[in-house]
Amino acid sequence: MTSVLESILDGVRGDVAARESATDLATVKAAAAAAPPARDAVAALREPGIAVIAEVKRKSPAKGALADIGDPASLAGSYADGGARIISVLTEERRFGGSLADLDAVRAAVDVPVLRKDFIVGPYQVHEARAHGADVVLLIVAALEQNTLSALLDRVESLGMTALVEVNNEAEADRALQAGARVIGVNARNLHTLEVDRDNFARIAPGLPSDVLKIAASGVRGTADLLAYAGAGADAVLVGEGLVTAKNPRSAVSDLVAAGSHPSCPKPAR
Ligand SMILES: O=P(O)(O)OC[C@@H](O)[C@@H](O)c1c[nH]c2ccccc12
Repeated sequence: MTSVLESILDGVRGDVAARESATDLATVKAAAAAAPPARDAVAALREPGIAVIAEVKRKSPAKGALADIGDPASLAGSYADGGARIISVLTEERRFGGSLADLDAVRAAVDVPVLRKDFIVGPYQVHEARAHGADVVLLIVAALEQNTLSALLDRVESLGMTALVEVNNEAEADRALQAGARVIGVNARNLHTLEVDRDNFARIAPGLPSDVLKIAASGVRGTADLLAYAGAGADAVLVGEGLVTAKNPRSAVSDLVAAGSHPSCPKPAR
């Protein structure tokens, strides 16, 4: 049976091919080279307290429609006002309802680093991310052969951006480290089955070197989950659904930020 991830990747490959036939790689490379320099997301993640990465997410294969986000720029502005250290923007269209237009709108609205959250399959999307102002690019280990993962990570860094390398188990974490990842996200959600296991982070994080920044992604419902992840060694949490469905996204972010910088919050182990 085709896994959810494989069917998403099939669609993404088709969409990338269509964009590339409209705008060739050389043109996108030139636009990326002309963009203002990328912001330093690693420095942002190293500031004191647990960092909150707040996501602009309309829908997902796991949950269907989450939020009717009419104005992604204003949502991102609320996140930044609430103290989000990085804004994540889903740009995958078919399954997540995102777009590069969302990335443009968010980039124009905030000063903090912006993450392009998509299913990156080749260099075209990396240059595209930079051309649209992204500072961080997600690379999903489960979606990439090892050589491609290494090459894309080098490509992201050569454009001055940060790669957030996502893993779901120990074997993938080893592959991320082998490729040279310095920022690793542990996704509680398995992208083949969509099952969420919040204990995944605590299983994997202790095996990662202390100088690697560790992000716990998915399934954060509130401050209790943030504190549990902090206790297991997280430098940051990445939150989508919990924020897009909040009545007041700004205060939802600031509650998380406050919990993550309170003296009683476990400190990141670095
Ligand atoms: O909405 P949640 O459960 O807070 O999850 C956010 C984020 O972790 C999730 O959107 C995500 C994690 N890894 C991904 C890879 C692709 C698309 C989406 C994701």
